Amino acid sequence: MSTPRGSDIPNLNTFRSSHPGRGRGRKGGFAASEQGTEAQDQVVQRTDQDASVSRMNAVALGYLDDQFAKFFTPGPVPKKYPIINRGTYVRTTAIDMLVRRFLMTHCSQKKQIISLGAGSDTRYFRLVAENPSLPLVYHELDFAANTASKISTLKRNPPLLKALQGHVKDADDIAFSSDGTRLASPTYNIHPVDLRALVQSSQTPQPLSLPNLSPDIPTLVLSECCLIYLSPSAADSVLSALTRSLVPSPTPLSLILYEPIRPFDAFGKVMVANLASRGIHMQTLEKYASLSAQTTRLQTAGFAGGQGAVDVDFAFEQWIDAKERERISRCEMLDELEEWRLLARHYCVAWGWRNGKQEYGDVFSRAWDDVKDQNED
Ligand SMILES: C[S@@+](CC[C@H](N)C(=O)[O-])C[C@H]1O[C@@H](n2cnc3c(N)ncnc32)[C@H](O)[C@@H]1O
Repeated sequence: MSTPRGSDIPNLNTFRSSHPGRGRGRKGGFAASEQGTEAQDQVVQRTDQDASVSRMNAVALGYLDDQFAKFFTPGPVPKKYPIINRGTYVRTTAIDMLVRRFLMTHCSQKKQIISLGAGSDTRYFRLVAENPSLPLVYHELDFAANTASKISTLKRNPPLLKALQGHVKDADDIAFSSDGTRLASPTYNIHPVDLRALVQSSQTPQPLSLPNLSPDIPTLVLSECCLIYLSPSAADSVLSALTRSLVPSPTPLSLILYEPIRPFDAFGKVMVANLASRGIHMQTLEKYASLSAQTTRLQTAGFAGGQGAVDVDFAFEQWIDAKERERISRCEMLDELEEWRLLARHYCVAWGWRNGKQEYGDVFSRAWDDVKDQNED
Protein backbone atom coordinates (compact mmCIF):
# COMPACT_ATOMS: atom_id res chain seq x y z
CA MET A 1 0.00 0.00 0.00
CA SER A 2 1.15 3.57 -0.67
CA THR A 3 0.60 6.91 1.08
CA PRO A 4 -2.84 7.45 2.62
CA ARG A 5 -5.51 9.03 0.53
CA GLY A 6 -8.75 10.30 1.97
CA SER A 7 -10.27 11.26 -1.30
CA ASP A 8 -13.88 10.81 -0.28
CA ILE A 9 -13.71 13.17 2.68
CA PRO A 10 -12.67 16.74 3.25
CA ASN A 11 -8.98 17.27 3.02
CA LEU A 12 -8.56 17.97 6.71
CA ASN A 13 -5.71 20.38 6.13
CA THR A 14 -7.93 22.37 3.84
CA PHE A 15 -10.57 22.31 6.49
CA ARG A 16 -8.22 23.66 9.13
CA SER A 17 -6.75 26.44 7.04
CA SER A 18 -9.28 27.78 4.60
CA HIS A 19 -12.81 28.90 4.15
CA PRO A 20 -14.79 26.28 2.35
CA GLY A 21 -15.88 26.93 -1.18
CA ARG A 22 -14.11 30.30 -1.30
CA GLY A 23 -13.11 31.30 -4.79
CA ARG A 24 -14.76 28.36 -6.43
CA GLY A 25 -17.54 30.41 -7.95
CA ARG A 26 -20.07 27.74 -7.08
CA LYS A 27 -22.96 28.29 -4.76
CA GLY A 28 -22.28 26.23 -1.62
CA GLY A 29 -19.61 24.26 -3.44
CA PHE A 30 -22.15 22.28 -5.46
CA ALA A 31 -20.85 21.77 -8.97
CA ALA A 32 -23.64 22.07 -11.46
CA SER A 33 -22.99 19.34 -13.96
CA GLU A 34 -21.33 21.21 -16.75
CA GLN A 35 -19.90 17.98 -18.10
CA GLY A 36 -21.74 15.79 -20.54
CA THR A 37 -23.88 13.08 -19.00
CA GLU A 38 -21.63 10.28 -20.18
CA ALA A 39 -18.53 11.82 -18.61
CA GLN A 40 -20.48 12.52 -15.43
CA ASP A 41 -21.74 8.92 -15.35
CA GLN A 42 -18.19 7.64 -15.68
CA VAL A 43 -17.13 9.69 -12.67
CA VAL A 44 -20.03 8.21 -10.71
CA GLN A 45 -19.18 4.68 -11.85
CA ARG A 46 -15.60 5.11 -10.68
CA THR A 47 -16.74 5.95 -7.14
CA ASP A 48 -17.10 2.19 -6.82
CA GLN A 49 -13.33 1.77 -7.06
CA ASP A 50 -12.96 4.08 -4.12
CA ALA A 51 -15.54 2.05 -2.16
CA SER A 52 -13.72 -1.22 -2.85
CA VAL A 53 -10.31 0.26 -2.00
CA SER A 54 -11.78 1.54 1.28
CA ARG A 55 -13.21 -1.92 1.99
CA MET A 56 -9.88 -3.57 1.26
CA ASN A 57 -8.06 -1.18 3.59
CA ALA A 58 -10.51 -1.97 6.39
CA VAL A 59 -10.06 -5.70 5.78
CA ALA A 60 -6.27 -5.55 5.57
CA LEU A 61 -6.07 -3.76 8.92
CA GLY A 62 -8.43 -6.18 10.65
CA TYR A 63 -11.43 -3.86 11.03
CA LEU A 64 -13.57 -6.09 8.83
CA ASP A 65 -13.56 -9.78 8.12
CA ASP A 66 -14.23 -10.21 4.41
CA GLN A 67 -12.51 -12.97 2.46
CA PHE A 68 -13.94 -11.66 -0.84
CA ALA A 69 -12.87 -8.00 -0.80
CA LYS A 70 -9.40 -8.72 -2.20
CA PHE A 71 -10.76 -10.02 -5.50
CA PHE A 72 -12.16 -6.60 -6.31
CA THR A 73 -8.96 -4.68 -5.71
CA PRO A 74 -6.24 -6.40 -7.71
CA GLY A 75 -2.88 -4.66 -7.62
CA PRO A 76 -1.52 -2.19 -5.08
CA VAL A 77 -4.16 -0.71 -2.82
CA PRO A 78 -3.72 2.98 -1.90
CA LYS A 79 -3.79 3.49 1.86
CA LYS A 80 -6.61 5.36 3.57
CA TYR A 81 -6.46 7.48 6.69
CA PRO A 82 -7.44 5.83 10.00
CA ILE A 83 -10.62 7.92 10.25
CA ILE A 84 -11.68 6.69 6.79
CA ASN A 85 -11.01 3.09 7.79
CA ARG A 86 -13.05 3.45 10.92
CA GLY A 87 -15.83 5.03 8.84
CA THR A 88 -15.78 2.10 6.43
CA TYR A 89 -15.97 -0.29 9.35
CA VAL A 90 -19.01 1.48 10.88
CA ARG A 91 -20.76 1.79 7.51
CA THR A 92 -20.45 -1.93 6.78
CA THR A 93 -21.13 -3.09 10.32
CA ALA A 94 -24.20 -0.90 10.80
CA ILE A 95 -25.80 -1.99 7.52
CA ASP A 96 -24.87 -5.63 8.22
CA MET A 97 -26.61 -5.40 11.58
CA LEU A 98 -29.88 -4.21 10.02
CA VAL A 99 -29.60 -6.77 7.21
CA ARG A 100 -28.97 -9.65 9.61
CA ARG A 101 -31.88 -8.66 11.84
CA PHE A 102 -34.12 -8.74 8.75
CA LEU A 103 -32.82 -12.14 7.65
CA MET A 104 -33.12 -13.63 11.13
CA THR A 105 -36.76 -12.55 11.61
CA HIS A 106 -39.22 -15.16 10.26
CA CYS A 107 -35.97 -16.87 9.32
CA SER A 108 -37.45 -19.65 7.17
CA GLN A 109 -39.42 -17.15 5.07
CA LYS A 110 -37.88 -16.53 1.64
CA LYS A 111 -36.64 -12.95 1.38
CA GLN A 112 -35.22 -10.62 -1.22
CA ILE A 113 -32.55 -7.93 -1.19
CA ILE A 114 -32.21 -5.36 -3.96
CA SER A 115 -28.93 -3.47 -3.85
CA LEU A 116 -29.00 -0.21 -5.85
CA GLY A 117 -25.63 0.76 -7.26
CA ALA A 118 -24.08 -2.36 -5.73
CA GLY A 119 -20.79 -1.92 -7.56
CA SER A 120 -18.27 -4.42 -6.26
CA ASP A 121 -19.96 -4.81 -2.91
CA THR A 122 -19.30 -8.25 -1.35
CA ARG A 123 -22.27 -8.49 1.02
CA TYR A 124 -24.02 -11.24 -0.96
CA PHE A 125 -20.92 -13.44 -0.92
CA ARG A 126 -20.31 -12.91 2.76
CA LEU A 127 -23.91 -13.81 3.64
CA VAL A 128 -24.12 -17.00 1.60
CA ALA A 129 -20.62 -18.21 2.46
CA GLU A 130 -21.75 -18.05 6.08
CA ASN A 131 -25.07 -19.76 5.40
CA PRO A 132 -25.41 -21.48 1.99
CA SER A 133 -29.02 -22.47 2.74
CA LEU A 134 -30.15 -18.88 3.36
CA PRO A 135 -33.61 -18.50 1.74
CA LEU A 136 -32.57 -15.31 -0.04
CA VAL A 137 -32.77 -13.91 -3.56
CA TYR A 138 -30.27 -11.13 -4.08
CA HIS A 139 -30.37 -8.52 -6.84
CA GLU A 140 -27.63 -6.05 -7.65
CA LEU A 141 -28.24 -3.14 -10.02
CA ASP A 142 -25.56 -0.94 -11.51
CA PHE A 143 -24.39 0.58 -14.79
CA ALA A 144 -23.36 -2.04 -17.36
CA ALA A 145 -19.71 -0.91 -17.12
CA ASN A 146 -19.67 -1.88 -13.45
CA THR A 147 -21.72 -5.07 -13.75
CA ALA A 148 -19.40 -6.28 -16.54
CA SER A 149 -16.39 -5.70 -14.35
CA LYS A 150 -18.00 -7.51 -11.40
CA ILE A 151 -19.00 -10.49 -13.53
CA SER A 152 -15.55 -10.73 -15.03
CA THR A 153 -14.04 -10.73 -11.51
CA LEU A 154 -16.53 -13.39 -10.46
CA LYS A 155 -15.63 -15.64 -13.38
CA ARG A 156 -11.90 -15.30 -12.71
CA ASN A 157 -12.03 -16.09 -8.99
CA PRO A 158 -13.14 -19.57 -7.93
CA PRO A 159 -13.95 -18.60 -4.28
CA LEU A 160 -16.58 -16.14 -5.54
CA LEU A 161 -18.05 -18.68 -7.95
CA LYS A 162 -17.96 -21.36 -5.27
CA ALA A 163 -19.94 -19.18 -2.84
CA LEU A 164 -22.55 -18.56 -5.53
CA GLN A 165 -22.67 -22.19 -6.66
CA GLY A 166 -23.06 -23.28 -3.03
CA HIS A 167 -26.18 -21.12 -2.78
CA VAL A 168 -27.99 -22.22 -5.97
CA LYS A 169 -29.44 -25.73 -6.07
CA ASP A 170 -28.00 -26.49 -9.49
CA ALA A 171 -24.94 -24.73 -10.93
CA ASP A 172 -26.62 -24.96 -14.37
CA ASP A 173 -29.17 -22.44 -13.09
CA ILE A 174 -26.55 -19.69 -13.30
CA ALA A 175 -26.77 -17.87 -16.65
CA PHE A 176 -24.41 -15.18 -17.92
CA SER A 177 -25.47 -12.95 -20.79
CA SER A 178 -23.29 -13.17 -23.89
CA ASP A 179 -22.11 -9.57 -23.50
CA GLY A 180 -20.93 -10.34 -19.95
CA THR A 181 -23.00 -7.63 -18.25
CA ARG A 182 -25.80 -9.73 -16.74
CA LEU A 183 -26.00 -12.69 -14.41
CA ALA A 184 -29.30 -14.43 -13.72
CA SER A 185 -29.96 -17.22 -11.25
CA PRO A 186 -32.70 -18.20 -8.78
CA THR A 187 -30.60 -16.76 -5.94
CA TYR A 188 -28.21 -14.10 -7.23
CA ASN A 189 -28.77 -11.64 -10.04
CA ILE A 190 -26.71 -8.84 -11.46
CA HIS A 191 -28.72 -6.43 -13.61
CA PRO A 192 -27.02 -3.90 -15.92
CA VAL A 193 -29.43 -1.06 -15.29
CA ASP A 194 -29.14 2.70 -15.18
CA LEU A 195 -31.58 3.43 -12.37
CA ARG A 196 -32.90 6.42 -14.28
CA ALA A 197 -34.18 4.00 -16.93
CA LEU A 198 -36.13 2.25 -14.21
CA VAL A 199 -37.99 5.48 -13.65
CA GLN A 200 -38.83 6.08 -17.30
CA SER A 201 -39.81 2.46 -17.65
CA SER A 202 -42.20 2.50 -14.70
CA GLN A 203 -44.15 5.19 -16.55
CA THR A 204 -44.48 3.19 -19.77
CA PRO A 205 -47.09 0.49 -20.42
CA GLN A 206 -44.45 -2.24 -20.46
CA PRO A 207 -42.08 -1.51 -17.60
CA LEU A 208 -38.56 -2.83 -17.72
CA SER A 209 -38.48 -6.22 -16.06
CA LEU A 210 -35.75 -7.46 -13.80
CA PRO A 211 -35.39 -11.24 -14.17
CA ASN A 212 -36.13 -13.25 -11.01
CA LEU A 213 -37.31 -10.21 -9.09
CA SER A 214 -40.34 -11.21 -7.06
CA PRO A 215 -43.10 -8.69 -6.30
CA ASP A 216 -44.38 -10.68 -3.34
CA ILE A 217 -41.65 -11.71 -0.94
CA PRO A 218 -40.38 -9.48 1.90
CA THR A 219 -37.85 -7.15 0.29
CA LEU A 220 -35.07 -4.99 1.59
CA VAL A 221 -33.68 -2.31 -0.72
CA LEU A 222 -30.16 -1.04 -0.07
CA SER A 223 -28.77 2.26 -1.28
CA GLU A 224 -25.24 2.45 0.03
CA CYS A 225 -23.97 5.72 -1.44
CA CYS A 226 -26.02 5.35 -4.61
CA LEU A 227 -29.24 7.41 -4.80
CA ILE A 228 -27.25 10.47 -3.75
CA TYR A 229 -25.79 10.62 -7.28
CA LEU A 230 -29.21 10.95 -8.90
CA SER A 231 -31.16 14.19 -9.17
CA PRO A 232 -33.64 14.58 -6.30
CA SER A 233 -36.58 13.95 -8.64
CA ALA A 234 -34.97 10.86 -10.20
CA ALA A 235 -34.01 9.48 -6.76
CA ASP A 236 -37.59 9.96 -5.54
CA SER A 237 -38.96 8.37 -8.70
CA VAL A 238 -36.71 5.32 -8.32
CA LEU A 239 -38.21 4.79 -4.88
CA SER A 240 -41.67 5.25 -6.29
CA ALA A 241 -40.95 2.68 -9.05
CA LEU A 242 -39.82 0.24 -6.38
CA THR A 243 -42.66 0.79 -3.93
CA ARG A 244 -45.44 0.95 -6.52
CA SER A 245 -44.42 -1.15 -9.53
CA LEU A 246 -41.62 -3.55 -8.75
CA VAL A 247 -42.58 -4.56 -5.21
CA PRO A 248 -46.10 -3.21 -4.67
CA SER A 249 -48.12 -3.28 -1.48
CA PRO A 250 -48.99 -5.42 0.48
CA THR A 251 -45.53 -6.97 0.23
CA PRO A 252 -43.42 -5.86 3.21
CA LEU A 253 -40.75 -3.57 1.85
CA SER A 254 -37.96 -1.51 3.36
CA LEU A 255 -35.08 0.73 2.45
CA ILE A 256 -31.71 1.31 4.07
CA LEU A 257 -29.83 4.41 2.98
CA TYR A 258 -26.23 5.20 3.70
CA GLU A 259 -25.12 8.64 2.57
CA PRO A 260 -23.54 11.94 3.55
CA ILE A 261 -25.56 14.58 5.42
CA ARG A 262 -25.11 18.06 6.92
CA PRO A 263 -23.58 19.83 3.91
CA PHE A 264 -24.24 23.32 5.27
CA ASP A 265 -21.82 23.52 8.19
CA ALA A 266 -18.13 24.32 7.74
CA PHE A 267 -17.01 20.70 7.49
CA GLY A 268 -19.92 19.80 5.22
CA LYS A 269 -19.07 22.63 2.84
CA VAL A 270 -15.49 21.43 2.52
CA MET A 271 -16.68 17.87 2.02
CA VAL A 272 -18.93 18.99 -0.82
CA ALA A 273 -16.29 21.25 -2.36
CA ASN A 274 -13.60 18.56 -2.28
CA LEU A 275 -15.84 16.03 -3.95
CA ALA A 276 -16.98 18.64 -6.48
CA SER A 277 -13.34 19.29 -7.36
CA ARG A 278 -13.16 15.62 -8.40
CA GLY A 279 -16.34 16.03 -10.47
CA ILE A 280 -18.46 14.20 -7.91
CA HIS A 281 -21.80 15.86 -7.39
CA MET A 282 -24.01 14.55 -4.61
CA GLN A 283 -27.27 15.73 -6.01
CA THR A 284 -29.73 14.92 -3.23
CA LEU A 285 -27.51 16.12 -0.39
CA GLU A 286 -29.07 19.58 -0.04
CA LYS A 287 -32.61 18.21 -0.08
CA TYR A 288 -31.93 15.38 2.39
CA ALA A 289 -29.44 17.24 4.52
CA SER A 290 -30.36 16.04 8.01
CA LEU A 291 -31.48 12.96 9.88
CA SER A 292 -35.01 14.31 10.10
CA ALA A 293 -35.06 15.13 6.37
CA GLN A 294 -34.05 11.51 5.72
CA THR A 295 -36.78 10.02 7.91
CA THR A 296 -39.39 12.36 6.38
CA ARG A 297 -38.14 11.28 2.95
CA LEU A 298 -38.68 7.62 3.89
CA GLN A 299 -42.15 8.28 5.21
CA THR A 300 -43.13 10.26 2.12
CA ALA A 301 -41.79 7.49 -0.11
CA GLY A 302 -44.27 5.08 1.47
CA PHE A 303 -42.17 3.51 4.22
CA ALA A 304 -44.84 4.42 6.73
CA GLY A 305 -44.43 1.42 9.07
CA GLY A 306 -41.50 3.07 10.80
CA GLN A 307 -38.32 5.02 10.14
CA GLY A 308 -35.06 5.72 11.89
CA ALA A 309 -31.79 7.50 11.24
CA VAL A 310 -28.45 7.75 12.98
CA ASP A 311 -25.19 9.37 12.08
CA VAL A 312 -22.03 7.28 11.97
CA ASP A 313 -20.74 8.84 15.20
CA PHE A 314 -23.90 7.68 16.99
CA ALA A 315 -23.77 4.24 15.34
CA PHE A 316 -20.18 3.76 16.51
CA GLU A 317 -20.92 4.81 20.08
CA GLN A 318 -24.36 3.26 20.51
CA TRP A 319 -24.63 0.28 18.18
CA ILE A 320 -21.21 -1.20 18.71
CA ASP A 321 -20.44 -2.64 22.12
CA ALA A 322 -17.54 -1.46 24.24
CA LYS A 323 -15.46 -4.62 23.72
CA GLU A 324 -15.73 -4.37 19.95
CA ARG A 325 -14.93 -0.64 20.05
CA GLU A 326 -11.83 -1.48 22.02
CA ARG A 327 -10.83 -4.07 19.40
CA ILE A 328 -11.36 -1.44 16.69
CA SER A 329 -9.21 1.07 18.53
CA ARG A 330 -6.37 -1.49 18.39
CA CYS A 331 -6.58 -1.96 14.60
CA GLU A 332 -4.49 1.17 14.06
CA MET A 333 -3.59 4.32 15.92
CA LEU A 334 -6.23 7.02 15.63
CA ASP A 335 -5.12 10.26 17.23
CA GLU A 336 -7.57 12.54 15.49
CA LEU A 337 -10.57 11.79 17.66
CA GLU A 338 -12.09 15.21 17.11
CA GLU A 339 -11.71 14.88 13.35
CA TRP A 340 -13.16 11.39 13.45
CA ARG A 341 -16.26 12.65 15.23
CA LEU A 342 -16.61 15.54 12.79
CA LEU A 343 -16.37 13.22 9.82
CA ALA A 344 -18.65 10.63 11.39
CA ARG A 345 -21.37 13.20 12.01
CA HIS A 346 -21.50 13.84 8.27
CA TYR A 347 -22.62 10.37 7.22
CA CYS A 348 -25.84 8.64 8.14
CA VAL A 349 -27.66 5.36 8.05
CA ALA A 350 -31.41 5.77 7.60
CA TRP A 351 -34.00 3.02 7.38
CA GLY A 352 -37.73 2.78 6.89
CA TRP A 353 -40.26 0.11 6.20
CA ARG A 354 -43.76 -0.73 5.02
CA ASN A 355 -45.62 -3.57 6.70
CA GLY A 356 -47.58 -6.23 4.83
CA LYS A 357 -50.77 -8.11 5.51
CA GLN A 358 -49.34 -11.64 5.39
CA GLU A 359 -48.32 -13.65 8.46
CA TYR A 360 -44.79 -12.36 7.91
CA GLY A 361 -46.10 -8.83 7.21
CA ASP A 362 -44.57 -7.58 10.46
CA VAL A 363 -41.06 -8.74 9.53
CA PHE A 364 -39.50 -5.27 9.55
CA SER A 365 -41.34 -4.04 12.65
CA ARG A 366 -40.12 -7.11 14.50
CA ALA A 367 -36.61 -6.84 13.12
CA TRP A 368 -36.06 -3.12 13.62
CA ASP A 369 -38.57 -1.68 16.07
CA ASP A 370 -36.08 -1.64 18.93
CA VAL A 371 -33.05 -0.45 16.94
CA LYS A 372 -31.66 2.54 18.80
CA ASP A 373 -32.56 5.73 16.96
CA GLN A 374 -30.97 9.16 17.24
CA ASN A 375 -33.48 11.79 18.26
CA GLU A 376 -31.52 14.88 17.36
CA ASP A 377 -30.16 16.74 14.40
C1 LIG B 1 -19.91 4.89 -4.14
S1 LIG B 1 -20.31 3.53 -5.16
C2 LIG B 1 -20.98 2.44 -3.94
C3 LIG B 1 -20.90 0.99 -4.32
C4 LIG B 1 -21.50 0.04 -3.29
N1 LIG B 1 -22.89 0.36 -3.04
C5 LIG B 1 -20.72 0.09 -2.00
O1 LIG B 1 -21.18 0.73 -1.06
O2 LIG B 1 -19.65 -0.50 -1.94
C6 LIG B 1 -21.78 4.10 -6.01
C7 LIG B 1 -22.33 3.10 -7.00
O3 LIG B 1 -23.62 3.54 -7.44
C8 LIG B 1 -23.71 3.31 -8.83
N2 LIG B 1 -24.70 4.21 -9.43
C9 LIG B 1 -24.79 5.54 -9.27
N3 LIG B 1 -25.77 6.04 -10.06
C10 LIG B 1 -26.33 4.99 -10.71
C11 LIG B 1 -27.37 4.85 -11.67
N4 LIG B 1 -28.03 5.91 -12.15
N5 LIG B 1 -27.67 3.62 -12.11
C12 LIG B 1 -27.00 2.54 -11.66
N6 LIG B 1 -25.99 2.60 -10.76
C13 LIG B 1 -25.65 3.81 -10.30
C14 LIG B 1 -22.30 3.60 -9.33
O4 LIG B 1 -22.05 3.09 -10.62
C15 LIG B 1 -21.46 2.97 -8.23
O5 LIG B 1 -21.19 1.61 -8.48
